[in-house]
Order: sequence, then structure tokens, then C-alpha cells
Amino acid sequence: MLLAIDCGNTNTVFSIWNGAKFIATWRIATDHKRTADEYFVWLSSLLMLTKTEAAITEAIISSTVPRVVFNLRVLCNRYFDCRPLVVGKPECNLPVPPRVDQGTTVGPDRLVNTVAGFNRHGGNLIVVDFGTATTFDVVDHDGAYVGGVIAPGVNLSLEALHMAAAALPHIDVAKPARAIGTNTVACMQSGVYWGYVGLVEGIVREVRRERDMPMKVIATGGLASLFAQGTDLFHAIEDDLTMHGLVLINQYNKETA
Ligand SMILES: Nc1ncnc2c1ncn2[C@@H]1O[C@H](COP(=O)(O)OP(=O)(O)O)[C@@H](O)[C@H]1O
Ligand SMILES: CC(C)(COP(=O)(O)O)[C@@H](O)C(=O)NCCC(=O)O
Ligand SMILES: [K+]
Repeated sequence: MLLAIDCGNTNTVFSIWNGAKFIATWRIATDHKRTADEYFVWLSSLLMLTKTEAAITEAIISSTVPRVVFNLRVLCNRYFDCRPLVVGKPECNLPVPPRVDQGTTVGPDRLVNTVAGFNRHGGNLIVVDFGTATTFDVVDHDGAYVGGVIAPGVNLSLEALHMAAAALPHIDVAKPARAIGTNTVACMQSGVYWGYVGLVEGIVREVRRERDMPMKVIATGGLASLFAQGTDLFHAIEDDLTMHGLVLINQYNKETA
């Protein structure tokens, strides 16, 4: 079975793929200080508590936080006796290499989302991922990542508002009942929610204009479904998009080895 690890700046997701489906998905806060032993204790208790039978023989990692990769590698080596494939490293091949400025690194999560999006929806696609940052990945007709957009994440924007203004509380993102807020929290929620809908719609409009062709938009990440309530832009919402991409990339590397 395959252990697929998607490490974002906020959360790290572990999924186990049995060759046909994901039999488990667990999430832990990203912390570069967490050791391989700590990961293993956490993972094995979840396996035990949920009575999940998993014989892990291979692993793949995508990490937007370079420092956590070391301990995740140790986890795979020590406890699962395998060498993980790490997306973005030279030994990990992609079906179609990205077409970007020379010397630039693309976030591995964006490469993975590109592969998964192309597999499910074909080319000329925009993948929106609501994570710590909100990313827009532009997928060409042949499945190549050809660039995109990085915008501050929704929670980051809310946090910035709270940190910078003495009278603004810490709030959670929500879809407000009305655009015109009649109290501080409602005003902030409207600003962030409708502001963000506008950001997403505006960016997609400009990308489509630049490419001068229709482009499908799909969304992933925890907040995708909340924003889908405010716009009809998204063709699909796919919570498992990154995990699906990790399975595909692992398969591709085995086939081409
Ligand atoms: N269903 C949800 N509702 C509200 N906030 C969420 C939800 N899912 C994720 N978040 C928040 O969205 C942010 C990004 O989460 P995540 O997608 O895990 O980011 P990353 O992949 O960058 O680690 C975090 O601040 C997280 O707490
Ligand atoms: C843009 C990101 C911070 C998004 O990460 P996330 O929100 O998933 O934690 C990540 O993809 C990254 O570090 N990218 C490197 C720069 C680039 O993709 O061009
Ligand atoms: K992400």
C-alpha cells in the first residue's frame, strides 16, 4: 500500500491508498520540529483505533515546507522500510515538465494539483487551491503547468486584519447573510468573503483573457465549498485532488523506472 503525504504550510495530510481507494486520511498540524518517531506514534495509534489494516510498502511526499521533508523521509525509511518519492526532487519524474522561467521552483503541491486536474478534466484548466496561500495553477492543453497566481490565503487575510487593527477581533471565515454588515464581525466577514469571491472571479477573468480561450476552473482545499456558495465559477470541487495527484505521480514513476 502507498502512504501519500501532502504537507502544506498549515496542515499535513496522510492518506493510505490500497491500490483501488484511499482507506484512511488523517491530518496533523505542520511542525518541522516533529520527529519521525512522533509521526509514527500518531499514525500507529490512528491505525489501531480505527482498526485499519495497512501494510505500507511505498511512500510519496509533497511538501511546501522544505524543513519537514527530512523527518518524513526518516519516518518512511525507519518504520516502513521504503525510500519515499519526493515531488520536486530530480529523481521524481512528472508526466509533463512545467514550463516556467529558468531556475524557478514551483511549489510541489501545485505540480501535483496540475497532474491530478489534467487527469480528471483535461487541459486548458485552472486549479484553485484554498490553502495557507490561495494558488491558481494554469494547466496547458498538454497537461503542463505553465504558471499561475499566488494570493494571500483567506485565513491569512483575516489574521492580518485582526493583527493590524486594535478594534478588530479574531474571527472565522463565513458567508455573511448580507453584504452590508451591521456589526463589526459582519462587516469583516463581508469584506473577506465577498472580497475573496471578487479576487477569485477577477483573477480567473484575467487569466482567461490572457490565454484568449475558455478554461475550466476546479477548486480544492478546505474552504473551496464555502466559496462555491458565492460564485458559479467552479466546474467541480475536489477535496482529494492533491492526494489523487500523488497516486498518479507515484504510478507514473513506477511505470517509467
Ligand atoms: N473546512 C474548513 N473550514 C474553515 N477553515 C478551514 C477549513 N479547512 C481548512 N481551513 C483553514 O484553511 C487554512 C488552510 O488549510 P489547509 O488547506 O490545510 O492549508 P495548507 O494546505 O496550506 O496547509 C488553514 O488556516 C485551515 O485552518
Ligand atoms: C504558494 C505556496 C506557499 C502554497 O502553499 P500552501 O498554501 O499549500 O501551504 C507553495 O506552493 C509554495 O511555496 N510555492 C513556491 C513558489 C511557487 O509555487 O511559485
Ligand atoms: K495546499
